Amino acid sequence: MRWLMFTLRSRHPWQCPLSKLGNRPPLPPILFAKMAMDSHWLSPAEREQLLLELKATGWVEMEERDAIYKELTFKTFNQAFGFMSRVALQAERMNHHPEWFNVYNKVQITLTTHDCGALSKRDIKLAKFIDKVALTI
Ligand SMILES: C[C@H](O)[C@H](O)[C@H]1CNC2=NC(N)=NC(=O)C2=N1
Repeated sequence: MRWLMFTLRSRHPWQCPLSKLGNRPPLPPILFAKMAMDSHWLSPAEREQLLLELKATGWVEMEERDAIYKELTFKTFNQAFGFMSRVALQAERMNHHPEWFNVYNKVQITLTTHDCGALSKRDIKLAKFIDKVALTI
């Protein structure tokens, strides 16, 4: 079982976005192709467009890691916790979980894909869901 888990996990780095490659040497074409085939991979053009949309709703790109961050303020703790409950259920359905912090009526959320230490389509999808739920509270 151990070897199987290793085999499964070891595929993750090649399924991650290329957005963080920065100045690193170019990937061999076969690895680039493998990453681009993954349905969660964000191409640089997609990333730019999607981040533009999310920034318009208050998300910011973090400087210290490849992640997006948003702070939400509700009127009451009940509203904040109700919002978190709805997001938690969706996160569990997606098997994609936020890093978050709540005090009273404030919720701070960081989204990134831990499996590859970078932003992926899963983060964008969850961010859009979060925005949708926040509008209903
Ligand atoms: C094993 C399990 O699929 C992973 O740990 C999931 C769970 N939730 C997750 N959440 C987030 N944000 N990133 C991940 O890479 C991730 N991976």
